[in-house]
Parts: sequence; structure tokens; C-alpha cells
Amino acid sequence: MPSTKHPHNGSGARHASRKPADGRARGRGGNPKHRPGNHAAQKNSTPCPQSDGPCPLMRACGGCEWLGLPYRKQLARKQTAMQELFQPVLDSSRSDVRELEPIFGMGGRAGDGKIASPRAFRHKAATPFAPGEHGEVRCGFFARGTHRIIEVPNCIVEAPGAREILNGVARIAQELDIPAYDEDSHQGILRYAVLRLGWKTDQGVLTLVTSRRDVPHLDELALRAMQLDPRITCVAQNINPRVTNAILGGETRVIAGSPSMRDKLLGCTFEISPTAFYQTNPQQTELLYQLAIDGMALTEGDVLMDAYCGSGTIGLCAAADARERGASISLLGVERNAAGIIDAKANAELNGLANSCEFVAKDATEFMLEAAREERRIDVLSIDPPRAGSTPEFLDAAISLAPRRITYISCNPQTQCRDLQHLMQGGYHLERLALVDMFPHTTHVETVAVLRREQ
Ligand SMILES: C[S@@+](CC[C@H](N)C(=O)[O-])C[C@H]1O[C@@H](n2cnc3c(N)ncnc32)[C@H](O)[C@@H]1O
Repeated sequence: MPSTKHPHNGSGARHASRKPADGRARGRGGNPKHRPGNHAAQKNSTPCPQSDGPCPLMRACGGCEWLGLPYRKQLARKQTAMQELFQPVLDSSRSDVRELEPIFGMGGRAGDGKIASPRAFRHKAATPFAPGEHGEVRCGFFARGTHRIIEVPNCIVEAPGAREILNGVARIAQELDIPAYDEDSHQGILRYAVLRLGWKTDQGVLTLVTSRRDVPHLDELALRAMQLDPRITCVAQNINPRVTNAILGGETRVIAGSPSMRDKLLGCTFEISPTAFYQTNPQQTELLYQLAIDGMALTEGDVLMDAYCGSGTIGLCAAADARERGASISLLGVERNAAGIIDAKANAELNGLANSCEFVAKDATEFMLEAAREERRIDVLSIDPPRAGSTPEFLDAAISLAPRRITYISCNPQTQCRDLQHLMQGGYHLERLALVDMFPHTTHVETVAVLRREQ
């Protein structure tokens, strides 16, 4: 069955060090702990197994575990696994859905027959750095379940040029004698680089994660990194001094270029600062958001709450969509990452929606409990939580506020399945459950559920 570990979000440098959006470390098959043996292997630079499949590194890297499988078969497998997982929900008398509709793949749906294998869909790429045998700066992906670095000249699922930029950063750091961080000895400086490239814009943010704030030649590294590709319009430093698998530390500052980048989704423009959450596959994100927006069925005067709103993207796209149809709504967004809320407020301005929006930096459950005590009006609720799903307290408070409709986007169908059952026991009826393939060549599935309150 497809696993529900999230492959490609957060700031993960893939595989052993991938992290979810909420900043906790995660890895393939759990979170591989610090294993000296693996580091030793890295320093010995063991040759990695090559493959004659679509990517020469697919066996060693393991990031795209289904890359060797025709895309239509990947979709069929995901379809079957999701039907099985959600069966208890679909069997409920509170579900209109008996059988899941075919998953939305990239370029076609399950059952459509042959579909071209998706490429270049990831607009976020990351790399760890590690010292080589002679102190050189190495970068690439961690081999499956280890902290052994595999050098990667090019990655076919990433936006064109992304991997070359990350490799270029390692090269320049080496020229400037900025040492890579060593996870065994905790010596060295340069830990990770995280790159986001625009989909509808020629802008990008490069975040350099360092073990300390003061780094000799860091400004020069930033300026030379910008020269690698004109799309890099912002370079930030994130400081992570902790002994941890988490990529990002708590402090971020812009060291070259503009403070953030912009991209567009569904005709709206979004400001994205270096460490705010933003989906990695924008083409499928538009589809995912549109499915949620259709499910919201917003009408004039509605109050929409966007819970776990990140940079406000879902709620703002929904408000802009309503405006297009001549309906004016109020939007209330809640997100615990303060950088996301700063972006959300700027994004409301940018899209001419500031007068009807309120964004609050707070834990979503705390906010919802308060809203329930105050009997706040919420007509439509959008939920898009991290992998752990929402909380029973949040869901109970939501049920007590009785929004007419609830849309629930999830990157973890298992926790979503649990939360849907909670909402359905609270009187909600499942109207639609759509599957979206955000991460081709992996086992992962993104889902959108649409619920309405029983009259
Ligand atoms: C899957 S992302 C969705 C973000 C946004 N809806 C989007 O589509 O870009 C989940 C978001 O929930 C936020 N988050 C995680 N735990 C939270 C909590 N307890 N309260 C509020 N927000 C939280 C994360 O910071 C992240 O921005």
C-alpha cells in the first residue's frame, strides 16, 4: 500500500533528512538516527549502484521509489490503496461517495491508459552538505535510510537547473574555504541549501543553512550564488546551531537580493519568504486548490476560515474566485508560523483583498477553542493541517461552530481518514473525496474531502 510519509514538502533535503512543514525532522522509514557507520561510509565515498532506468541514480537514491513503474500503473496502485484505506468512511451512511473517483495524475487520470511520465515538477530542491575525505564540500542526496551523500549532477523531477545551482553553491563554498558541517564531529559551518524556484515567475529563493551566524565570506557566497542563475532573486541565511536532524533553525535573515520571491497560483500573486510553507508541485497545487474551492461553494457575505493557512494561499485563491463570480466574502486565516502570517497579510494586499481579510498567528486548536467560546461565525471552514492531522479539540470546536461546509486537504490520508470519521460522527456528510498525485514516482497521495453539515 502506498505509504503516507510525505516525500517532498517542508525543507527536506530528501530522504534521511526530509522534514515536514512544521519543522520536525523526518526520514525514510522513520527518522534515521545519527549512525556513525553511515558517516564513515560517506567519507570512504563508496561507489553508488547505478541504474539503467530513467534516472541513473534511482536505485541508490531511492527518492522516486516508483520511477521504474509506468505512470498509469503508479496511479492504479494509488487508487486501489486509497479505496481500501477509506472504505470504512465510504461505507458510512453519512457518505455520498461509495467508490473513489479516479485519481488526478499529471497529464491524465487513473484508467486513462498510457500517460507520459511526469518530469521537472518539483519547484523546491534541497541538499545537505558534508565534508569529503580531503575537506572538500560535498552535496547531493542522502542514500536511502542513511546519511551517506550521493552526488547528483541532475535530478529529473526537479525544476530545470535547480540541481546545478545547488551543486554550484557547494563548488563556490569550497573555493571560499567555507567548510561543510560534519554531523559526526559537529564541526564545520555549511549544513544545507534549500532552493525554491518560481513556476509562473523567474524568481527564486536560496536559503543557506549554517551552524553559526558569523560566517567568513558568506556575503561573497551569496553574491556568487546569485550569479549562478538569474532566477535567484533572494538569498537568505538560516542559522541552525542545534545537534538535530531538523534542517532549519529558528533564525533567518536575508543576506542578498530582495526579502522574498513571488509566484502565482490560480491567477493570484503570492509573496513567499524564505522559510514559509509553499507547495512544491505548483501545477498539481492549482488542481488541489480548485477542487477545494469548488467544494466550498462560497456565496455573498460568507465568512471563510482557512485553518493551517501557511501564506494564505487557499483562502486568498477562494476569495479571489468568489470575487470573480461577483460574491464578496470575509476571510479569516490561522497559522502558527509567524513568517507565514506576515506573507499572508502581504498577499491579501497584493491581491486587493486586504479589506476583507484577517490573519492570525496562533495554534489552530487554541484559536478554534476561543472561536467556539466566542461563538464566532464561520460559514465555511477550510482545513489543511500538517501530516499529524488536526486535533480532536479543534474538530469538536469546529463542529460546535457548525460551518455549512468543510473542505479538508491532506498530505496524510491516514490521519485524514481518522479526522473525517470524527467530523462525520459530529453530523457532517461526505460529499466528495478526490485524490491528487502531487508526488509522482513516490507512494504518496494528497487528498481533498468536501463535507456538508446535515440539516
Ligand atoms: C500542509 S501546510 C498547508 C499550508 C497552506 N494551507 C498551503 O496550502 O500552502 C500545513 C501548515 O500548517 C501549519 N501548522 C502546523 N501545525 C499548526 C498548528 N498547530 N496550528 C496552526 N498551524 C499549524 C504549518 O506551519 C503549515 O504552514
